[in-house]
Amino acid sequence: MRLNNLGEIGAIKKITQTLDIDSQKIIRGPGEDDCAVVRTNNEKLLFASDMLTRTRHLPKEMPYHNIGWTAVAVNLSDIAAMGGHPLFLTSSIGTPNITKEQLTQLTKGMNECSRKHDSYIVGGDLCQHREIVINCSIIGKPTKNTLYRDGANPQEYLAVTGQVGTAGLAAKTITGKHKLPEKVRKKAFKQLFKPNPRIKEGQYISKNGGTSAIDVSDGLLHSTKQLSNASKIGINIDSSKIPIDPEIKSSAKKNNIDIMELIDIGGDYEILFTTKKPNKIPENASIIGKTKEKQEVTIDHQKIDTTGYDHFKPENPKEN
Ligand SMILES: Nc1ncnc2c1ncn2[C@@H]1O[C@H](COP(=O)(O)OP(=O)(O)OP(=O)(O)O)[C@@H](O)[C@H]1O
Ligand SMILES: Cc1ncc(C[n+]2csc(CCOP(=O)(O)O)c2C)c(N)n1
Ligand SMILES: [Mg+2]
Repeated sequence: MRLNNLGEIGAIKKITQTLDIDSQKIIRGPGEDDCAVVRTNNEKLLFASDMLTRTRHLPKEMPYHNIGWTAVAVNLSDIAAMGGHPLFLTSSIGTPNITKEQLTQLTKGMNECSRKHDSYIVGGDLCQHREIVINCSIIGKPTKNTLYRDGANPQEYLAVTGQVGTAGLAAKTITGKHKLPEKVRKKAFKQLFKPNPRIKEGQYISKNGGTSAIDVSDGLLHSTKQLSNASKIGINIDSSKIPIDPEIKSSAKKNNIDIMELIDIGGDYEILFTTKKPNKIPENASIIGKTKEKQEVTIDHQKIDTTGYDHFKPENPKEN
């Protein structure tokens, strides 16, 4: 059997089954959450890594500064989803023969994003590769109430920061086959090419009644399912509460893109979380649903089917 039959989740399961775990040292291990949580002496640390490749994440139109920014932002987002404080990153770059200026722009983008969130790049690796690949790793400090995927209980509220579907519209229309007004196109691509990790929001949620969280990089519905599965509870989403930019929504409709598909494309680095305190959520967040006992994900009480973004789906692009 090959990876496109196993699927991404099946492949991760295969990896994690093969790895050893020491429960004294590893509080959350591979496959369990956005970050690993490890214990060193008396201190806990968050530890994660996330990789971007030219074929999957970095279209030719994306300036090198944005490539660097995004490589760091997607890692910061995993710290944000646990409610933590980012500390240090490494960046490993595989690259073809780019120019000195392109390398400088890439590095400036990485530096700018990490400094904006009070973290530093402290090392990495460089090698020749036929297409650009960047993998950053990050360590961070958890807050007292670390936000895990499995912390949700019935009778809590589901909320999401910012808006969803904006980056998804850009990812969906990148082929240029769809028609978008220039203003909408700019907005969508800004979101896809310069994601904003929700570090401050994650910390706020962890201190104000948050019970579980995940970032929605692989799609809102898919991420809701992951929270539901990890916490063994059900979730109902009220579709009228999902925060989608009205211009993004109307452009999607005009291009016959289903709104439920739009919010499940992924690429929006927002935090989806459950909370006991619906009146103490970040300013930019919206309550979009409620948790319940029966383990299922519904929208307006109708069961949904979602796979989110799967790297090994045969229809996804291969290296070019
Ligand atoms: N090669 C691997 N070795 C060990 N663990 C892995 C590997 N790939 C993924 N995992 C683990 O599987 C889980 C899910 O990985 P995934 O890359 O989908 O992370 P994510 O946070 O869900 O998504 P994203 O990459 O969009 O941030 C994480 O706990 C991750 O550490
Ligand atoms: C330019 C461009 N085209 C398409 C996409 C779509 N896409 C690729 S991977 C991914 C999920 C998150 O990635 P991962 O699971 O690797 O962290 C998404 C939504 C994109 N983000 N950018
Ligand atoms: Mg993640």
